[in-house]
Formats: sequence, C-alpha cells, structure tokens
Amino acid sequence: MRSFGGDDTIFADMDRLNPNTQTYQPETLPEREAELNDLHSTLEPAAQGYDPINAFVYGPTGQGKTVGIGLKTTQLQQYADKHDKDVCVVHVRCKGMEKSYHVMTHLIKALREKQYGPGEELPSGHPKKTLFEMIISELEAIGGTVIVILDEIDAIGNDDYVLYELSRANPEDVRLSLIGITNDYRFRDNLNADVRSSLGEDEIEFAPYDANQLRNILARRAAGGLRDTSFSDPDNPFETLESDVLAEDAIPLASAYAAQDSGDAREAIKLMFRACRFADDAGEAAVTAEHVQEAHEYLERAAVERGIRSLPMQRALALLTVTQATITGTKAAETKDLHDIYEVFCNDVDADAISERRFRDKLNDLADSGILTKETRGRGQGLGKTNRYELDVKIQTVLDNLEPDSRLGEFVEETLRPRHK
Ligand SMILES: Nc1ncnc2c1ncn2[C@@H]1O[C@H](COP(=O)(O)OP(=O)(O)OP(=O)(O)O)[C@@H](O)[C@H]1O
Repeated sequence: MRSFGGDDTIFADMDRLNPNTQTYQPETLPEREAELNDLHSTLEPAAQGYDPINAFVYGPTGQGKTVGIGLKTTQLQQYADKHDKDVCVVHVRCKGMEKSYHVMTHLIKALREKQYGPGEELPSGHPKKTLFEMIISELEAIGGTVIVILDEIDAIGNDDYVLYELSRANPEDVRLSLIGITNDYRFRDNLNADVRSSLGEDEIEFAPYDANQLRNILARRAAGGLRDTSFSDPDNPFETLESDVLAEDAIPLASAYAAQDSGDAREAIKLMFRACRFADDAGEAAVTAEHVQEAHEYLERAAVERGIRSLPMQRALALLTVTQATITGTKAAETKDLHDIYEVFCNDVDADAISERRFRDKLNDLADSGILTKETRGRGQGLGKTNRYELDVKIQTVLDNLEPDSRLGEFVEETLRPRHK
C-alpha cells in the first residue's frame, strides 16, 4: 500500500494546478490585459469618489471573468482603504439560483456579512418587495460607494425583478454600482430594455483563449505547481519553461485540446492536472503527452457519463432505441425504425410518445452531445434524405449510467441488459 506524504511526488503545490480550488488565485492575468484595463476604467470613478459605473461582463465559461474582476476589485479595495475612501465590494455567486428571490436573499446575507462578519443566516419567509427594502436598508447602513457583483447572473433566466429594481434603486447616501457577469449572451439580449441599458453602461467581453494563450497559462500554473519547473521570461512563460518533470510536448497537447473545445482555461488546467495526477499515481518521473492523452480520454468519458446520467426522459428513451438497435445488430438505424422501437418502449414504461419529428430532434441533441453519431444519406433519386444514428459510446456505458432506481433504470435492467451479452 502506498503511504501518504511520500517525497517521490512530481508536485510542488497541487493547488496551483487545481482549477477549482479557491486557495490559489493567479496574481496576474497577462492574457487579459485589455479586459483588465476596461475594468479599470469602469471602476476608476468609484475609486475617485464619483458616481460609479454599471457594467456587464460577458464571455464563455473559464475565461478568467471571475478571477479578473476579483483582481481588479481587490486592487480597488486596497486603494480605497489606503486613501480612506468608503468603498465596499460585495460578490454574490448566483449559480444554481433560479429566481431573483434567491439572489436577493444571498445579497442581503452578503451585505450583512460585510458589516458583521461571516455566519449571517439567509433571510426566509419574506415577500419579494420586503426583501428588496431589506437590501436598500443594508446598502444604506453600509453607505459610501457599494459595488455589487452578481456573478453568473444568467441563472435567474427571465425572472429579472432583482436587476430591474436594483438598476432603478436610489438608496440614500449610497453610490451604487452593479456589475453583472454572464456566460450566456442571450441573457443580456432578452433583458428588459431599461435594465439592459442601465446595466450595460459599460460592456466588457472576454473572448475565448487561443492555444498560444493557453500554453502560457499552463506554463505559469505548472511553474508553481510542479517540482523543478520554472520559466525565465514572464512575457514568454511557455517558450522559456524548463522542467525536469514535464515533457516538452505535454503542455502543447493539453492546450490544443482545450483550444479546439472552447478555449476554456478551466478545462485546460483540469486536463493538465489530471495528466499530472496520472503520472504521479503511476510513480513516473515525468508528465508526457501520453498522460495528457489518457487524461483527455478519461475526462471525455466522464463528461459523457455525466451527460447520460442527467438525460431527461424523452432523450433517454431516444438513446435506448439506438442502444436496442445496436444490441440486435442493426448498424446505423434510420429515424423511422428507431421511432417504431420508441413507441413500443413508451408503452412499456408508460410514457407519452412524441411525434417522429420531435423524436428526431432528441436524437440530434444526443448527436450534438457526442453520445450518438449521425449520418445523413440520400434515399435515392427524388426520395429525399434520411438520418441514421449509431452509438458513439459503448453499450455498457449507456446501460450502466441510467439511474438504476428510476422507471427507465428498471426497464433497462429487465429488458435491455439481459439481451446484451
Ligand atoms: N489568464 C489566466 N491565467 C491563469 N489562470 C487562469 C487564467 N484565466 C482563467 N484562469 C483560471 O481558470 C479557472 C476559471 O477562471 P474563472 O472562474 O475566472 O472563469 P470565468 O470566465 O469566470 O468562468 P465561469 O463563467 O465558468 O464562471 C480558474 O481556476 C482561474 O484561476
């Protein structure tokens, strides 16, 4: 059995390579210099005691929006403290909050914690209007300039009450600034026009990182995270990286994968971290491109399995029809034949059957998520086209990942699994 705390590890500081930890936050973001300058300009009036500016920050996931705003607001707070200016920054993560109601309760908690320290309870049992009045009174109790950051605000969907009210609010002796962060471009477009124009005084976009930028990001994270790894030129971390425990082609491969997916730094770091853990667990002396390859396959598989586990009923049924066709030896089954199987399955599990056209949409969604592959073929002259679908995952993966105690899970256990030998 391996013992903990051995000194044969390739890691120097695991937190540096863990994209989810709050313990390590990068201190510089050279790839985001332009966006940080824009943020600086948004925050400058607040620093000078003038009316602060509202802003919308948007861009896909993992682009350094949260960490970038964190860096600039910390800098602003330090400046304000040093120069005796009344500035308070409140950050609310709205992920998972589906309603303005939840955002308001969390905002009240955060505003109270700014005044009384951690441990405040979430208010409960109040109507929306009362919650909003509570927000105003907490803002007035704090006074001065208050910058409220609502991170992943798109979580509230169409329920934009909190934004509507906050963007019109006029608390006494408070200069209020709202910064909304979102990775859903449609969210901003769908907002009430008044809210959109008030919140979007400044708009700052974080575009996806390219492979070159990801290489430098990974090189900087690897430099503190791995043993005997450092770079000599901060302007060219990847080019000047020297390491005894990292093969030259590992970072380029991880960056290429992440760039081709979505340019997401979180994904790139996650991939590199997994590759390093594979190498370390195997007791190997260096992380190589093979470890990155292995980590990529592992994470892809895990993502597909998560995707299957969270499929809604109709999409899961659509997936089961292709699984059934594969088990019985039909390769690349046509929509119509799959829909016939689907109707039988619906009957078996007591679900309402949807039309063939809507069923085809479900199959296409599965193909978009990488669970199926789709091929469009002509049926012959003048006969139009047909789609054929195949599993892009193993039969076993489908069978193992449908919730065992759900209606579909029981059906899988009784009907499909016995047929799959
Ligand atoms: N330029 C960078 N250098 C080093 N690390 C970075 C950089 N950009 C992002 N990261 C890291 O990537 C991860 C994701 O960053 P962050 O949470 O700021 O992204 P985001 O754009 O706010 O994403 P989301 O919309 O999903 O919240 C974090 O671990 C962060 O430290």
